[in-house]
Amino acid sequence: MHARGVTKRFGDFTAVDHVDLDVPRAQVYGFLGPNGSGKSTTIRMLCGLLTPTEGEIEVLGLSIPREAEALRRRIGYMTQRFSLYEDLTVRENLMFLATVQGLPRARRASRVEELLHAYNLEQLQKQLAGTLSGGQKQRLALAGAVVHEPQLLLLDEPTSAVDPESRRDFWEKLFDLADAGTTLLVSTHYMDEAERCHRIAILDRGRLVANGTPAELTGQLEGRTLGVRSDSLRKVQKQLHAIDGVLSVAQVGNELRVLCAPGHGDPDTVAAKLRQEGIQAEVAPIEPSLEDVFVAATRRHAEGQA
Ligand SMILES: Nc1ncnc2c1ncn2[C@@H]1O[C@H](COP(=O)(O)OP(=O)(O)OP(=O)(O)O)[C@@H](O)[C@H]1O
Repeated sequence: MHARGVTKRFGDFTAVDHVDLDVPRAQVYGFLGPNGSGKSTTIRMLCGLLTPTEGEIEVLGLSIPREAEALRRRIGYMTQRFSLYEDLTVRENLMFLATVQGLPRARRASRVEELLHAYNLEQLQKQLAGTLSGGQKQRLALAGAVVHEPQLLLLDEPTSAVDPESRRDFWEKLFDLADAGTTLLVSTHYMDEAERCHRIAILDRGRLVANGTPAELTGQLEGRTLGVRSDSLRKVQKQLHAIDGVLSVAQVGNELRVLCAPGHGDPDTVAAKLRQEGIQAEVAPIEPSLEDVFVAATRRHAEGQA
């Protein structure tokens, strides 16, 4: 999947601003960004549901939106709303989707059996979809999104409504699909999920502000993250915010995680500045995390330094 200069304007408002994206086959590509940064709008343009104001999109060799109809048979799309037919049973939902997706009549029943088995829905097949738990609905929605064995799966915050164990099981299924050759683009707000992706892209106010493997992106912050320990963390936190070059401070257990602007991550300098304010604190370098990447990417843009 390739996108070049993709832009979407709603009246005067630019929701997606000249985004370039290349998603390689059989990989899990994570899509991150604050609320309203344009993730859903981008995903909807990539699957041909929304026409870009500007830009070029090519998905599985098809030009979008011109060839969106041909693409529809080759992609799956799932959102956090799980679009299920609540008054149909689990099996009926899958049979219906198999029919809508144009599976040959002879193949429908066997494909539904495969899915009931693969997504652990056999025991639930006669239950109405509306009565399922959040995690069960999610499994059914994923089974429904892949009923026609799509080559590309677009998932828009598919795990926001479920518990941690269901999220973990769901990600196992995503990797099974990627192993079988499916390409996946997944938007998420969870950093642990982003960490699992082969590559991630971060959007902020419609612009692509970071793009790479999790290791590449955290590597770029080497030398800019510090851990601070002290007896009075809340007081230290206030002082840290006042130090030039400190971008963010977050308390994690007994420690403060500090993210600094480029050239400002020297622990001795920060410790000396705290001492000037009468604060004794241990300051040491720590490994950057994807959360730091997220904060650095979205802050820098907000401050116009991008
Ligand atoms: N049809 C529309 N008309 C006008 N504005 C829209 C429309 N669709 C989206 N927007 C605006 O575009 C911006 C981006 O929205 P989008 O839903 O793509 O963000 P998002 O990154 O998916 O957010 P979230 O994480 O909250 O789901 C928002 O400010 C939204 O209000």
